[in-house]
Amino acid sequence: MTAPLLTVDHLSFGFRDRPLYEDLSFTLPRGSMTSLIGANGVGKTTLVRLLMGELQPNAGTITFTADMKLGYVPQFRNIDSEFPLTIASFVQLNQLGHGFPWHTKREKVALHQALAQTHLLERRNLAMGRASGGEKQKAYLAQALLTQPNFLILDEATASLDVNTKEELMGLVKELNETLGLTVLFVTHDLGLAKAYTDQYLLLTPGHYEMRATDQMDIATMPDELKSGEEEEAAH
Ligand SMILES: Nc1ncnc2c1ncn2[C@@H]1O[C@H](COP(=O)(O)OP(=O)(O)OP(=O)(O)O)[C@@H](O)[C@H]1O
Repeated sequence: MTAPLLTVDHLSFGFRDRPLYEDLSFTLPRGSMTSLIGANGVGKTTLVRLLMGELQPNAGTITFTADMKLGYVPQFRNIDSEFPLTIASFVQLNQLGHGFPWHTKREKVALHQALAQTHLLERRNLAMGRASGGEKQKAYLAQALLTQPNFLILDEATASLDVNTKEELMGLVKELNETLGLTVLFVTHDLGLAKAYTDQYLLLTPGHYEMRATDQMDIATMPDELKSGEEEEAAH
């Protein structure tokens, strides 16, 4: 058994008038891909916020290995078609050293690597506003990869994409998982993607949770609101 990158032990959390989890325990083995699934409002985003240290548990612990380095990939939102920055500039937007646009050699190498890893090198000079939904989402992924994380949280990152583009993005994430050994937590409503691309799933339902290998996932017995496989915020 691979040593866990993350251990959540007897976690309880709730907002003042709304308990969300009671005694939640699970691990993310190093190099594993895990789906976090559950209906709207069950507490997926809140769990991510707890993992990121934005919220503190009411009880229990969240422990990462000392070398954990997190990259966070949000769902891309509307980007105006006139948005002028190129994909390359967008990718390095948050991690610029001083003196933009005169990057250090190290920053240039890191950018090249992140663009190559997301298959965006040939598209790097395209304006973000003109990029496809898949390219925009890959640019967000490249932004997260720029700091060379070993743990990636994909927060509904496939939700704005059409079916083929979802598959393409998940194929790419799987490739990064296999080649770089990245540990991945994939927040989604899409059971099909969870089953096809991740090793284990954490299903949150009100007052309960289930952590299993995805080859044991029986979509027919999953909560009805998840079965449609539809995600919020359809294609832009
Ligand atoms: N800061 C807050 N204060 C009080 N209640 C909150 C706060 N943030 C979220 N909640 C409530 O906690 C519950 C869980 O919210 P959360 O956003 O974690 O759900 P979710 O599973 O991510 O939903 P979705 O799939 O719609 O994104 C919801 O009822 C939400 O209204």
